[in-house]
Amino acid sequence: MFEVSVVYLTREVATAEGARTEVLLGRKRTGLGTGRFVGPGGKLEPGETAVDAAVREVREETGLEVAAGDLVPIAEIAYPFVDRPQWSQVSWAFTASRFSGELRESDELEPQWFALDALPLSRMWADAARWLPRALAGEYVAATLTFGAGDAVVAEHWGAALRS
Ligand SMILES: COc1nc(N)nc2c1ncn2[C@H]1C[C@H](O)[C@@H](COP(=O)(O)OP(=O)(O)OP(=O)(O)O)O1
Repeated sequence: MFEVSVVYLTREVATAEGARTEVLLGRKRTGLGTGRFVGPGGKLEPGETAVDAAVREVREETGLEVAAGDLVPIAEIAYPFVDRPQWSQVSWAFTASRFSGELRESDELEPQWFALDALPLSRMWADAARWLPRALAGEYVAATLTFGAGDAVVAEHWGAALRS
């Protein structure tokens, strides 16, 4: 299994109805999951920690800078793909509300802010609906979510992420 880090940046926005929290996602332009909305992220490079990769991927994919110390772990999830083992991965998810820089598009991602209570879950990976809202609400999530032949999650195990 390869390892990935994925980051869900948040911001507070004033609206006529009051303050609301928004989450930065982006439509993926290349690679695994093209066309889906994902948090900025990607594979750990040799020698990198999950935090190192999170900082680097946010910079590369969005132009934003997040400090390692501002990243808050929110989930560790193993994704075995039963029919496509080369896609199997362990994902380290983080959130951060402090970051700097100018948001920009990249070759990999078209970034877009979404209200926390209106995440585009049907246009994300199928696992997102099972854990992301809870994790962004403050619950640390550890799980193994197994993908079957299609895009569906066919088994779930809650607890420490199981690696194969
Ligand atoms: C709910 O969100 C996600 N669920 C699942 N199952 N997988 C996700 C989610 N968000 C991101 N991912 C996966 C999809 C990919 O396997 C990685 C990101 O990989 P990417 O190909 O972008 O990796 P990079 O290192 O940036 O790219 P290259 O090495 O191909 O240049 O995360």
